Amino acid sequence: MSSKLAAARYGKDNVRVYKVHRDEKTGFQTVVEMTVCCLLEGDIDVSYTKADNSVVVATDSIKNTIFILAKQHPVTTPEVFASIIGNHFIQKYSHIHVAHVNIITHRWTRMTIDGKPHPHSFLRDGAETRNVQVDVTEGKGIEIASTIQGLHVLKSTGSQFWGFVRDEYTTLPEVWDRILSTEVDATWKWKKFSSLAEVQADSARFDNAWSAAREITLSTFAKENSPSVQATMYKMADQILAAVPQVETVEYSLPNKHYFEVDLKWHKGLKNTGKDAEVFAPQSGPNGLIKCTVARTSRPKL
Ligand SMILES: O=c1[nH]c(=O)c2[nH]c(=O)[nH]c2[nH]1
Repeated sequence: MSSKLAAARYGKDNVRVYKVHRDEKTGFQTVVEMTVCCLLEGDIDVSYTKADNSVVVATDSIKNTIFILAKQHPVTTPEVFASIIGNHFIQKYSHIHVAHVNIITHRWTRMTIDGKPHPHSFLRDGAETRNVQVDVTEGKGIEIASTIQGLHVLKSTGSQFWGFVRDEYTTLPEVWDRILSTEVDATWKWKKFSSLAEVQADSARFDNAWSAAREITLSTFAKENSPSVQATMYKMADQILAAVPQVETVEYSLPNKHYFEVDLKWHKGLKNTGKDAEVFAPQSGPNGLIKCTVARTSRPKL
């Protein structure tokens, strides 16, 4: 045979987990709903190449383990819980050397009823999720990337786009006032952690970073008179790096969701373009897609 197994990982995806925390004193309940993916790597080649299942921890057992760990440990922050899951597999099975854990946390925001926070009712206020990708490698530490995904935003003015390349391929007019809309996908990668204990030592830093990243994203989007998606996303990433010292890189991936003017002058001379534009046609596609990764400049050597 002239082939070999070049890479392999396996596990359970779409493990849906819900956990409730009941505060007996206040009667308030808090809920977390997440979708977990856990993939393992290690000395598992023979399961592919020799049909030898003796090295296989069944994906069904991986799913069971996720539920058991969710019962035994806090599931917040997702960064810590994913590290607990990943660490479990490399500790428990000597032939498993890497665990890749992804957690998508869905929004269940407490309802306000009669002006007061309700003790046990929640609503899904948007498609936004808080995600983590945690890679635990035996003897090499824990890599964590935290993400805000699916945060839909729009501003009806305060955005421009001009000065771009004009040539025989160009039809887009320059604009000094346009609609800007996107679906935020922002990821910040943490400096590598040496152990689970180091990740657990300060769980709050993950919540603080998420709040800072979300606040910086929204306030920059709202306040800036944006010259382009590119310049705006760079500004956001730069501020997150300044706000969270333990973060090494920040990545944004932003679709530019276009809203086209509709010329209605053919109908009784209706004015609906330029400064008279009020009715627009939102486009499903094609859309711009703008990405960047922003890192720290290395410190000057003394
Ligand atoms: O912010 C923008 N960046 C682009 O690169 C681009 N290209 C385009 O057609 N519109 C826009 N808007």
